[in-house]
Amino acid sequence: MNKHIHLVSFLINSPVNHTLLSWAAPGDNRLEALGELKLWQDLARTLERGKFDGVFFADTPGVFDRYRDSHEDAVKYGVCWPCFDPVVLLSALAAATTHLGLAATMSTSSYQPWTIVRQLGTLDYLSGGRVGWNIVTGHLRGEHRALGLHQLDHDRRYDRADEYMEVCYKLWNSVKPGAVVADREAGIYADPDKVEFIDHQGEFFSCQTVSPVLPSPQGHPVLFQAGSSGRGQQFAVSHADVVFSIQPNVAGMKRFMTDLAQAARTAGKTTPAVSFGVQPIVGGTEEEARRKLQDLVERLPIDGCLARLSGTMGVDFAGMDLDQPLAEIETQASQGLMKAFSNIAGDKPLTLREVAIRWGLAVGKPQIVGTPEQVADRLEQIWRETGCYGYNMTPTVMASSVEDFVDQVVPILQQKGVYRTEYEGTTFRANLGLN
Ligand SMILES: Cc1cc2nc3c(=O)[nH]c(=O)nc-3n(C[C@H](O)[C@H](O)[C@H](O)COP(=O)(O)O)c2cc1C
Repeated sequence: MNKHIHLVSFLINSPVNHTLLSWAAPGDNRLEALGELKLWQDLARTLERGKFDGVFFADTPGVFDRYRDSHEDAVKYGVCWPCFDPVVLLSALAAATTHLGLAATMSTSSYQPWTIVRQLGTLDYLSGGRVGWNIVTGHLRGEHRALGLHQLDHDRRYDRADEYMEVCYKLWNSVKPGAVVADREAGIYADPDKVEFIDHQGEFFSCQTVSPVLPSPQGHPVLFQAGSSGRGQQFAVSHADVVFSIQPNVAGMKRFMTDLAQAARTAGKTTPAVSFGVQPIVGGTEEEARRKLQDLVERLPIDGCLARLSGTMGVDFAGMDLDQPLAEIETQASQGLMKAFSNIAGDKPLTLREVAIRWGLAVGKPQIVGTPEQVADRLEQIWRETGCYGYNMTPTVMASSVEDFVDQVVPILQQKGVYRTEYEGTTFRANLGLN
C-alpha cells in the first residue's frame, strides 16, 4: 500500500465539471469562471493549499450527439458544451501555482504524436516538470465528426494508440543528456550528435524528425490512462503510470484491482497505480450533506443525463424503458464503463434511469456523503480495503465544494496520518511518488 492517499481534482473546461446544472446552484461561480482566469487560478491555489497532487482536465472534443441522434440536449443543458481547451487553461494555472500537477486529456484520434509531445512538452518544461497526459483513444463519435475523421473500432483504436506511444517514446528519448551546450562564446546551442533523428515508419504513423522540445525535470509528462475494458487494461499496463477508473461501488473497485493486476501479470509488467473516481459531498451534519445531494439530483435534466450517457456508451438510449435494468449492449465506445454499470459487482442491477442519474451527477462516480469526519473515514476505508492509490475527485458546486473539502476534510486526513502535510518534491512525478 502506498504511503498516503493521493488526490487529484477532476475538472472539465466547460459549464460543468460533471454535475449537470451545478452552474444553476445558488453561489456557484462556474459560468463566470469560464471567462475569468482569476477564478480558475484561485481554484488551483485552493487545491495546492489542500496539497492535491494535481488537477486533471477531462476533454470531450466535439459535442455529445448520440442521444436522439442530435446535439440539441447537450447544447441546451450545457452538457460539456462549450468544450473549451484544457491545455490552454493549464498554462494559466501553471503560472498561479508552484507544486500542483497539471494534467490534460488529449485524444490520440485528434492530435498527431508530434503535436502532443510538443504541446504538453512545452508546458512540462515551462512548469518545471508538472505536467500529466491522460491518454484517450477517442471513444466519442462527436470528436470524429467534428474533425472529419473516420472512427476506428474499439480495439483498433488501441492498436493504433500502441504505435502512437512508440512514436512518443522515440521523440521523448531523442534528446540525450548533455545535448544542450549553450556555449555563448562558441555560438553553439546544442550538440547534433546528442539529438537523435527519429525515423518512424509504421502501420499508422510516419514521423521523421527530432524532438520539438527539451526534456523537463521529470523527463516527459506523467502518463494517465482511463480505459477499463480488457483491451484498455492491456494498454494501461504497457503505458500508464496511473490508471483512472470509475466503478459504481467498492465491489467494482476490488474487481477492477484484481483484473488489472492479472492483466499486468499476463503482460509481465508491474501494475500501475489506480486512482478511483469519487464525488465528495460535505455538510455540517449528515442530514445537511444528504440535502445537498438531493438538491443536485432534483436539478438534473433527465434528457441531459441521457445525452451524456448515450455519448459515453455510444448507444442512443432515446425511447428505451428507463425503469428496466441497463443491459450490456455491444458498443465501440466505452466498453469498460458499459460493463461496469450493466454488470454491477456485488449489487442489484441498476435501471437505465438510475445509471442516467449517476451519469448526470458524476459520470457514474460514487458519492461520498456526510460530515467531514464521515467523508474522511470513508476515504480512508476504501483506500485500505481496495489498495488503490487514491482518488480522482470531482467537485459539485464551484468553488465552495472544493473549499469545503480542503478546509474541512483535508485536515482530518492529515491528522489521521493518511495524507501529506507537505509536498515531497517539485515535479508531478515526484509528488505522485513515481520513479
Ligand atoms: C476517469 C475517466 C476519465 C475519462 N476521461 C476521458 C476524457 O476526458 N475524454 C475521453 O474522450 N474519454 C475519457 N474517458 C474514456 C476512456 O479514456 C476510454 O476511452 C473509454 O472508457 C473507452 O475505453 P474502454 O472501453 O477500454 O473502457 C475517461 C474514462 C474514465 C474512467
